[in-house]
Amino acid sequence: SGKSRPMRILQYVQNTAVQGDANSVISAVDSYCANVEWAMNVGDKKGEILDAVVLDVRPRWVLELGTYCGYSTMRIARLLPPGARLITLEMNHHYAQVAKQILGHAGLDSQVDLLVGASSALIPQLKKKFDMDKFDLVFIDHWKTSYLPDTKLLEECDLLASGTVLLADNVTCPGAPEYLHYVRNSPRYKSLYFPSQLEYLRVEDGMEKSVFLG
Ligand SMILES: CCCNc1ncnc2c1ncn2[C@@H]1O[C@H](/C=C/CNC(=O)c2cc(-c3ccc(F)cc3)cc(O)c2O)[C@@H](O)[C@H]1O
Ligand SMILES: [Mg+2]
Repeated sequence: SGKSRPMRILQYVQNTAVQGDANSVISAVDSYCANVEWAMNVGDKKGEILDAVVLDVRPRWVLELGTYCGYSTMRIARLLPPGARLITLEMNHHYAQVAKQILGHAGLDSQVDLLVGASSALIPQLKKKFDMDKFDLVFIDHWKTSYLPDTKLLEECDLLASGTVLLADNVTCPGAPEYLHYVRNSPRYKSLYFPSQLEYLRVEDGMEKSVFLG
């Protein structure tokens, strides 16, 4: 049942996870996607790298590119210090609707602003819309060919400060070669690769952590 994979994930969460308990919602998504049907969540293995980066940065302002079902949105939001905000961008209305409900089930919607639209259109509006200046952390997990153009757009919109951390999923599988070349060769970034595995599979993947140097 459930017309789409995100809808089936939502139904499983609603039927099995404890309302208001973000960790039980995260575990429910992971067990569904590991045992019933694969989905492109960052997953539990790479999720631990994401958690460690969030705890290290202690960000006040976080941007996520590509919400999908809200799995990484939850992983980030549950670790934010009080008063911090996570803005997540999702161009697909159906996915955004599902993510909103999953975030609601986890009791995390107060820390999260989910905007429906294309990153290229939304990024230039963020400073004004949220009366903010720079992001402390950006999690990049949308279409892999959009990683580089959106990173350049963030630079152009003056949304990166010296010290801002970019964390990019899937730099090995499916891969983001142009993005990797840019952050690893630009003098404006200090980049580091975190080897891991593709979500729910024994396939190599990894995340790239790149610090903007200003
Ligand atoms: C204008 C386009 C760029 N701007 C955008 N602005 C806002 N939202 C955007 C978006 N692009 C894509 N999105 C959304 O992000 C999500 C897209 C994520 C793309 N992710 C992947 O393709 C992916 C794919 C795999 C994968 C790995 C191996 C394999 F065999 C098959 C798939 C694994 C992953 O972890 C992935 O993240 C969707 O919800 C989409 O609607
Ligand atoms: Mg991904």
